[in-house]
Amino acid sequence: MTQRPTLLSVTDLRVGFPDGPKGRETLHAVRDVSFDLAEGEVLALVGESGAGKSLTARVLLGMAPPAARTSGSVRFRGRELLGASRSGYAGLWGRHVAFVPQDALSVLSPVHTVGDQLAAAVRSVRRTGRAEARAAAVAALDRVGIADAARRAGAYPHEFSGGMRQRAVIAMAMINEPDLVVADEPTTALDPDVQEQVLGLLASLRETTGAALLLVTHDLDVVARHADRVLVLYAGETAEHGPVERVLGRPRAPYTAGLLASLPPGEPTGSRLLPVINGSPPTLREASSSPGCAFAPRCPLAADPCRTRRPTPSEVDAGHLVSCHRLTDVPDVPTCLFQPGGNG
Ligand SMILES: Nc1ncnc2c1ncn2[C@@H]1O[C@H](COP(=O)(O)OP(=O)(O)OP(=O)(O)O)[C@@H](O)[C@H]1O
Repeated sequence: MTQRPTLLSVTDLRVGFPDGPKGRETLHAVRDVSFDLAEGEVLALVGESGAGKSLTARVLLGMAPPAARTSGSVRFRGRELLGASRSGYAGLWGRHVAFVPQDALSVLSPVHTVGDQLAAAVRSVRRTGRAEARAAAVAALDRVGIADAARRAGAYPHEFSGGMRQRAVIAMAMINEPDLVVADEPTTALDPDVQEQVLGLLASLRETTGAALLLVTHDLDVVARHADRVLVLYAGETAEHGPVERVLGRPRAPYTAGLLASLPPGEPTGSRLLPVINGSPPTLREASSSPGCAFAPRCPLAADPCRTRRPTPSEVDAGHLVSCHRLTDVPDVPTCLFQPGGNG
C-alpha cells in the first residue's frame, strides 16, 4: 500500500492557562501531544471529559480560547499554523479546513436562511454568481438527505430539527470539499438513532470527497466503526496512540483498557459508560504538580516509578505508541484489570 502524504503534523503541542499571582504560572491542559494525519485518514481523539480533546481540536483550527498559552508546532501541508494570526488562517478556513461542532447553532446564524448561509460559504471561496451559489446550496442540502431541499433552503435554522441542523452544518462544512474536517462531538446532542444517521452521512461524504477527518468523541464504539487511528488522551497527555484495530483490539495502556471495560456490551452507541475506573481525572493543578503518571492514582497496576516519573510514549508496534511504565505487565485481556462497579 502506498503511504498517503501527511496533511497535518502536530508536534509537542502544549496548551495552558494562566494561573497564580498575576497569571505568572501556567497550568497545562494539553501536554506534549504529537500526531500526524495523512490525506483522507480518520483520526479519533478520545478520553474522558476534560482530557483536552476539544482544546487540541480548537488549537488546530486557530480557535483556542483567548487566554490559552500554546507551544509546539501545528503544520498543515508544511505550513506552520500555531501562532498564526486570523489572516494566516484566512485562506484555509472553509476552503481547506472545515469545522463541525457539537452545537449547530454555534455556527449557524439565526438571522439568515440556511440556504443563504450555504450560498455565502460557496461565494467565500469561489467567484460564482448568486444563482449558481444558491443552486450549489440546494444540491448540498439534498446530498445530506434534507427532503424538498429547494424549499427548505429558505428556512431559518430554528425551523429545522436538531438532526436537520446538524445535517445542514455538515453540508456547509463539506460544500467546498475541504481537505480536512475537524468534528468535535458532532452527534452528542442528538437522539441515538439520529446520531447513527448523521455519523453515516459524515462518513459517506468524507469518502466521496477524500477529506481527512479529525473526530473528537468520547464514544469508543464510534471510534471502532469510523476511525483508522485513535489517540487516547488522559489529563492532556497521550496515553495510547495507534491503529484502531490494535489499540482497541489489544490495548497496552491500562487507561485504554479501563475505557474499553466501561463499554456496556452490546449497547448502542452513545450509551452511558459503566463506572469501572475508580475516582476521577485530576484537576489541571493536580496534573501539573504530580511528578508521576497522571493516571497512577486510578490505575490497578500503579507501582513506584508510576508515582515518581512521568512515562513518555514508546513504540510497542509499528505506529502503536503507549505511555506506561507497566506496559509489559498489562495482561493479554487487559479489560480484566477493571471490574464493573470499580476496580481496587
Ligand atoms: N478557557 C479556559 N480556561 C481555563 N481552562 C480551560 C479553558 N478551556 C478549557 N479549559 C480546561 O482545559 C481542560 C481540557 O478541556 P477540553 O474542553 O479540551 O476537554 P475535553 O476532553 O474536550 O472534555 P469534554 O468531553 O468535556 O468536552 C479542562 O480541564 C478544562 O476545564
